[in-house]
Amino acid sequence: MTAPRFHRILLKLSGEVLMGQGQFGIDPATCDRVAGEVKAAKLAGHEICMVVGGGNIFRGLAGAAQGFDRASADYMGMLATVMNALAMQNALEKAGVDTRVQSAIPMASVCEPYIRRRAERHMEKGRVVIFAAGTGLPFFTTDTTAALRAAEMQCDALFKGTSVDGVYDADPKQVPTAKRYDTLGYNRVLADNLKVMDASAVALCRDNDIPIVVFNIRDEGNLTAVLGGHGTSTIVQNEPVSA
Ligand SMILES: Nc1ncnc2c1ncn2[C@@H]1O[C@H](COP(=O)(O)OP(=O)(O)OP(=O)(O)O)[C@@H](O)[C@H]1O
Ligand SMILES: O=c1ccn([C@@H]2O[C@H](COP(=O)(O)O)[C@@H](O)[C@H]2O)c(=O)[nH]1
Repeated sequence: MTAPRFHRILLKLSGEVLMGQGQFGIDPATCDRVAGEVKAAKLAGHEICMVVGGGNIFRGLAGAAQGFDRASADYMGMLATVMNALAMQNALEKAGVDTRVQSAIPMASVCEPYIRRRAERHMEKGRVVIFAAGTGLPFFTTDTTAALRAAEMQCDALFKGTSVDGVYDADPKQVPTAKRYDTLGYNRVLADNLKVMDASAVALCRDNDIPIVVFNIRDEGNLTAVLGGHGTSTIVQNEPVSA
C-alpha cells in the first residue's frame, strides 16, 4: 500500500456547512456526519487538526455593514467559531475520536488556550486538535487562521471543506458558466483575484509551500474520496518550473 500524499492535514471546515439544510446555526446531524468522515480519515492513518469558520452564526464584515464597530464585530465572529468548535468536539467525541479545542482567545473554563507545542503533543498522541477563535485578532478570517495553523503544525496540506467543489475562473454561484480548475498555481488565484479564499491565506500557503485542496464537504463521503486522491477538488500549489 502506498503512503497517502498528505499525511498530516489541516481541515478548514466552513461554518456555513454546519447549518446543514438550515439558514442559520448548527445542525447536529451535519456535525455528526462530518465527525464520521474525520474519524474515517483518522482510521486511514491521517493526522488531523481543524479550524472551523463562523459564517453560520456571525461574520464581522456583515456586522460592520449593520453598524457594529468592525473590531467588535470581528470579536463576535471569533466567539462564533468557538461555538462551532465545541459542537464539532462534541460530535467527534460521540464518534469516539479523542479531541482537544484550543482557543486563540483564552477562555480557561471552556477550552485550552492555543499553545503550539501543546497542540503538537496532542497530535502526536493521535488527538484531533480544533483551533478556535481564529487568530485571536480582528480583521482576519478563519481561512488565514487555517493557513497559519497549517504552517505552525507543519501540515502537508490545507483541505478547505466548503460549499463549492473547487476553484473556478469566476464565482460559480454568480456565473453558472464558470469553469473549474483541477489544479492551479497560487499566483493565478492571486492575480485573477479568485475569491474562494482570502489573498492573505493563499499567500501564506504559497510562501510555506502548503498545497490547498478546495472541495465540497456538503457531499457525503467527499472528504474520504478527496483524501484518497479521487473525488472532485481543486489543488492550489506551486506550479512546476518549466525547463
Ligand atoms: N473563483 C471562485 N471559485 C470558487 N468559489 C468562489 C470563487 N469566487 C468566489 N467563490 C465563493 O467562495 C465561497 C467559499 O468561500 P467562503 O470564504 O465564502 O466560505 P467558507 O470559508 O467556506 O465559509 P465560512 O465563512 O462559513 O467559514 C463559495 O461559496 C463561492 O461562492
Ligand atoms: O482571525 C480571525 C478569524 C475570524 N474573525 C472573525 O470571525 C468571523 C467568522 O470567521 P469566517 O472566516 O468568516 O468564517 C469573521 O467574519 C471575522 O469577523 C476574525 O476577526 N479574526
